Amino acid sequence: MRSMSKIVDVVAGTLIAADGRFLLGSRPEGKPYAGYWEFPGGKIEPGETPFEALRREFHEELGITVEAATPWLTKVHVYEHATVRLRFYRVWSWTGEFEMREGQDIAWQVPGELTVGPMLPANGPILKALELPAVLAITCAHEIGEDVILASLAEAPPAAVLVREPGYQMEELARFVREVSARVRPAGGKVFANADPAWLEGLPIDGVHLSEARLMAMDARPDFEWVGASVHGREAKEKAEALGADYLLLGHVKPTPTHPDSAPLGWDGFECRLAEGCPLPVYALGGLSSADLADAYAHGAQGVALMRGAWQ
Ligand SMILES: Nc1nc2c([nH]c(=O)n2[C@@H]2O[C@H](COP(=O)(O)OP(=O)(O)OP(=O)(O)O)[C@@H](O)[C@H]2O)c(=O)[nH]1
Ligand SMILES: [Mg+2]
Repeated sequence: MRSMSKIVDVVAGTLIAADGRFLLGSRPEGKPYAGYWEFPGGKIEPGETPFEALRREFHEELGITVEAATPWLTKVHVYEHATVRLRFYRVWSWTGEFEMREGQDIAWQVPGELTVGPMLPANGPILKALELPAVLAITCAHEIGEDVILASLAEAPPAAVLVREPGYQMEELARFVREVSARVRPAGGKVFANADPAWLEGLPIDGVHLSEARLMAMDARPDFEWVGASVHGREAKEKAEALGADYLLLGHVKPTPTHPDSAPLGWDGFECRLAEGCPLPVYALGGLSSADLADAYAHGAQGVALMRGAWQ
């Protein structure tokens, strides 16, 4: 019998099409969970890097050649048949014609609007992460004024906005959240707010964002569709995972006026903090602009969280 302490290393890839749809495949007859839907991929063979395994698996299963892919989420899951460490990649470009070489079905899917199922049990957080955009815009009305932010939101509403106004009292925050929501949500964007969850009840938002201090003091997941958290180190990262958070902010990557007295992580430091991988999508934060997106992807981030950089 296979020892349960042995971990099977697996790589799986999400092909991201230009229109934002992603690819799922059905598991062929004869494998565990036949008929379930999954991201194409498979076991990493001895001597292979995860990226090499990804390229081989995509070629073996679908006949295509992966050209550009970046590491994304890592998740350990205990199945009856094995304990697997799943390394998910996002695949941005590929060549060749699709051939279903294992007799499987494939389906291009819109994030948040799945039409096939059931999914492999380990894949829930990955599907939710696919609904998050590359850029998270963070408000700083206390620095640049509400007018600048509201005008920018009206002109080009971002796909996700985090309201963060540390000096605001409850009433003021509620009013500003409503103003932000009125500009962002009709365009299909998400609104999160960084505050005591009790302050946010009944407001037109999609989620709550927890500061690290609030996260550490929390003993149950707040009742919002989305829960995000700021983390700096491993302890907070683990707490957020245990709480069932949906995304993290990790920084600061570059120098920023928000933290003038502490050294930035740099991209290597950012990646290091995710060293054993993270099952949640992580936005890189601190002194960044949208020009940093490629670096963020290359270092395993979901994308970039921009404060001042979002409103320039
Ligand atoms: N490919 C893939 N495997 C996944 C996903 N999610 C997930 O839990 N797994 C698990 O990862 C393990 C390895 O996947 P696999 O069966 O595709 O392996 P493989 O292509 O090398 O097939 P083989 O066993 O015929 O050589 C399975 O236990 C599977 O249940 C996913 O999204 N994609
Ligand atoms: Mg496979």
